[in-house]
Amino acid sequence: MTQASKIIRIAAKGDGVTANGQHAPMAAPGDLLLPDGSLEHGPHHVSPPCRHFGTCGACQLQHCDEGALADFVRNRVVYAAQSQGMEPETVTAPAMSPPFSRRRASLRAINGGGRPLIGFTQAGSHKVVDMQECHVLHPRLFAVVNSLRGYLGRIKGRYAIGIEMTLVDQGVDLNISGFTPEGLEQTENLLDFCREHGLARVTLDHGYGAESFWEPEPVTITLGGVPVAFPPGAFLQATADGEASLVAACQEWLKGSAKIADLFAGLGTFALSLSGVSHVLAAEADMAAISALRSVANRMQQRIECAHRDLFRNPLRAEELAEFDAVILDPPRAGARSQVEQIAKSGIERVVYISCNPSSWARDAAQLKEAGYTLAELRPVGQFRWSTHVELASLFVR
Ligand SMILES: C[S@@+](CC[C@H](N)C(=O)[O-])C[C@H]1O[C@@H](n2cnc3c(N)ncnc32)[C@H](O)[C@@H]1O
Repeated sequence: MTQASKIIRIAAKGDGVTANGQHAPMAAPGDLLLPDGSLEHGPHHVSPPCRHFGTCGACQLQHCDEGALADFVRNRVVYAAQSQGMEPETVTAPAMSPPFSRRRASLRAINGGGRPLIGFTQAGSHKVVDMQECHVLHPRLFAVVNSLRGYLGRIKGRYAIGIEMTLVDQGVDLNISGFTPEGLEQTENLLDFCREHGLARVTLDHGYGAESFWEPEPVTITLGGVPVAFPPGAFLQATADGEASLVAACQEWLKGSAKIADLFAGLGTFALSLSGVSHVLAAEADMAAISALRSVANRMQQRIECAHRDLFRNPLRAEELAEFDAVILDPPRAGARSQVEQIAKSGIERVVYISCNPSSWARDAAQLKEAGYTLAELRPVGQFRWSTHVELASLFVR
């Protein structure tokens, strides 16, 4: 390379890319990649707010300003559609979650030379970044990280602990794996810790599923205005405003649909927001999640029918789908190849596909296109701020 080249976009893995396809790590659109490989920062390059940026695996894009971040999220989903020859009729501006709004996180804690290290891991490694600050976590979660450091500081010996944190209706819920308090003193210390910090729940997972250690009152998460029992480790959208954007898309697109199938329904994020006006079938493979939804639906007399069903092996068949006006699907990262095959064969008119993985979504969307669906609207959702993960809501019609 003899001339400087401008970075024109951010690639899926977070590198900056020039017009002639050169990649540069930590580059923002508008930066110049100089012949010696160094970068001259442009107008969209900002100073990363967090001291851990560069080592912590949670954020890859803190060097990009708000406009560049929103473009990244938008482009990821639009390029995924275009890769299958689809031009969405409408693409809305990305809904970007603000800093300090993440309500779920998986952290690790280890004893690093006599003191506890606790935080996210480094990218592609098990090394723990000892989190002194975090600009994505909700402050209530971050406060517990600090307190945990104090508690773990009193524990001698080696440990490597997984900590799943969720902000639920009652406060902070911790699901801890790889740790058992030993003896009366450690048990009492952990109980004191839970009490002192007003934790909503602590479950301990010794490899046989989560056991409740502390839960002064039953833990719930409110979805569609209804508190639902929250099983340890159940799925929850990463931010409350990300969830609100996805719910708004479903409500808007499915207004007037009398009967809706909500597939990969989890605890009922969409089902509970739609059941006021529509009949909903919620299908989900996680027994604890669908049982929690069933029990709240029965108690609150919501118009929701619940099915415990593995939709990979046993997708809702085209004949079963025929009785619905619309379908929502929100599968895990792998996508929903066999379920989409059945949707493509059915006569269903409206399909809302929510996805956290534009690649598997694009593969499945190609099947819908083949079956005669058009992509009417695409809504990028940036609920994994500063990371390379993006969420999307899409409406297909036929
Ligand atoms: C991305 S989450 C969406 C959950 C829900 N729609 C929400 O927004 O809260 C994907 C859901 O698919 C469920 N799931 C994973 N594999 C499944 C399968 N083979 N069949 C049915 N559900 C599955 C997970 O348990 C999880 O609840």
